[in-house]
Amino acid sequence: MAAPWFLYIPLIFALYIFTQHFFHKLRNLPPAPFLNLPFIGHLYLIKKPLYRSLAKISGRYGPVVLLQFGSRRVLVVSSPSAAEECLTKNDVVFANRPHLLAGKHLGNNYTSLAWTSYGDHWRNLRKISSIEILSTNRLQMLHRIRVDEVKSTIRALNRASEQRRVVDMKTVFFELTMNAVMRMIAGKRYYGENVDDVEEARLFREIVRDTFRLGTSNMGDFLPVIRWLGVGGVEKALVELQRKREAFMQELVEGCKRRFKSYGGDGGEVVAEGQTKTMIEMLLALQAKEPDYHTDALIRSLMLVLLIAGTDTSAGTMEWALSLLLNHPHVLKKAQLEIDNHIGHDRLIDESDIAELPYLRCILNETLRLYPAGPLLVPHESSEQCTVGGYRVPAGTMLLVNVWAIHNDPKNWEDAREFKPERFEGLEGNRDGFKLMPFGSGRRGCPGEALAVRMVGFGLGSMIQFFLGLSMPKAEPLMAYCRVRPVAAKLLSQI
Ligand code: HEM
Repeated sequence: MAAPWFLYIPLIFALYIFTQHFFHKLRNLPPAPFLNLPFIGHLYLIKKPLYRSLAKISGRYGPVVLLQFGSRRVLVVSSPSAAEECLTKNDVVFANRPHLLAGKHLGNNYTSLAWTSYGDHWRNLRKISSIEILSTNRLQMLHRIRVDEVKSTIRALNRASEQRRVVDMKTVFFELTMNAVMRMIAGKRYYGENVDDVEEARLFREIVRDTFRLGTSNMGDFLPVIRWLGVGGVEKALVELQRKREAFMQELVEGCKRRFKSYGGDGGEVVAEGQTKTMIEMLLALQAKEPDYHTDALIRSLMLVLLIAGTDTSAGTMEWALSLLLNHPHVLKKAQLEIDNHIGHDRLIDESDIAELPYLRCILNETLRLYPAGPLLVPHESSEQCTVGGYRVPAGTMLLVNVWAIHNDPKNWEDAREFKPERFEGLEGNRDGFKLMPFGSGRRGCPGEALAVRMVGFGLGSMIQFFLGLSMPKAEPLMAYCRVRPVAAKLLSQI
C-alpha cells in the first residue's frame, strides 16, 4: 500500500534545501547559511536589531554573505575591503535602491531623491540638493536659523538647571534638529515654546511620528503574501500618511509663494531685509526659471526627504555623543579645555569654530563609529551581475553594507568597543578609508554630511561650552541634570 501523500512533504522540503545548496555552490554565489527554508529563506535567523544579527552571521560565514529574505536576495558585506569593492569598483552597479513599500508610498512611487533609481532623474535631484540647498554657500545663508535654535535650546536647559529639573535629552535634541531643519525648509517652528501655529504644529508632529513609525522596512517587503493579504493594514496606512504629508507640504509651499510675492519678488533672488531665504524659496527661484521641471511636486518630495533623512540621524548622534561624554568625564573635560583655549570665555562657540576644534571632531567621529545612525546604510540594489570578493552577485540583489559591524570589528579597530576619540587624532580628514563610513560612500553617499557635521558639532559644542557635570540619573532614554559652568555664566547674557 502506498504511503499517504503528506508523508512526502518533509522529503520534498529536504530535497529542495539540498538542491538549493548544491546550485548555490555551483553558481559561485557568496557563502550562505545552509538552511534556506522555502518561502522564508533565512528570515528565521533574523532578530532585532538587524545589524547585530547580520554581524553574527558574517562572523560565521565571512564578510561577503548572500542571504535569502523571503522573496529577496540580500548581499551583506561587513569588511572594509568588501564595502570598498561595492562602493567603488561596483558603485554604479549598486547605485539603485530596492523597491520597498516605503519607497513606493512615501517616495512617490520611487521618484524621490532617496528612493529613485540611479539615472538622469536622480542625478538632477542630487545636483539640485547639493548645489541649490546643501552647498556651503546656501548653508551659510541659513546659518542664523541654526544659531537661533541652539541658543533657544541652551536657554531652555538653563531654565531647567535653575529649577533643578531633570531633562529628557533625547527629546531636547530631536526638537532642536526638527525646529532647525523645518525653519530652514519653510521658516516654521513646530516644537517647544513659541510654535508658529498650535494646530499646525500638532498635525506636523503627528505626521513626523507616523513617518518614523511606518517608514521603516516591514515584512511585506520580503513576504509578498503578507502584502497581498493586507495583513496589518500597513500599505493602507502608508497611503493615508502620504496623503497627509503631501497636503501639509503643499500648504507650506503655498505659504512660501505668498511670502515671495509679498517681497515683490518674481521668484528671483530677492529676499526682504533681515529675512532668511528658506530652502523652499530657493527652489521657487528655480521654478520661476524652469517651471516644467521644478514643479511643486518636486519641491514637496525633496523637502520631505531632507526632513526625514536629516533630523533623527543628527539628533540620535547628538544624544549618543552626550551620553558617551557623560560616561567619560575625562573626555568631556578635554573637550571643554579645547573650547575654552580656542574661544575663551567672552564669546559663544560658532559653527565656523568647528574646523578649529579637532578634538570635538574626533568625538564626533568616535560617536559615529560606535553608533552609526545608519548602521546598514540605506539599502542599495544591483542593476546587473557583478563580482564581490570573487563571488558572482546576480542583478537585482539588495545590498546591505554592515557599517556597524565594520566600525565595531576588532580586526579593524584596536579596543573596538572602547570610546577613545584620541584614535582619530592626527588622521587626515579624520577618516580612515572604508573602516569608517557613517555617511556611506560613493554616488549614493549622504549629501547632507556637511550640514550634519555643522548641526551636530555646533549643538554638541554649545552643550560642552555651557554645561558642566551634567549628571545622568537614567541612561535610557538619556535623562540629565544640566548645570551651567561657572565660566559660562557670563555667556548667558549673549543668548
Ligand atoms: C549624523 C547625521 C547623518 C548621518 C549619520 C547620515 C547618514 C546617511 C547614510 C548612511 C545614508 C545612506 C548612504 C548610502 O545609501 O550609501 C544617507 C543618505 C542620505 N542622507 Fe544622510 N545622514 C545624516 C544627516 C543628513 C542630513 C542633515 C541630510 C540633509 C538634510 C541628509 C540627507 C540624506 C539624503 C537625501 C540621503 C539619500 C541620498 C541618495 O539616496 O542619493 N542626511 N545619509
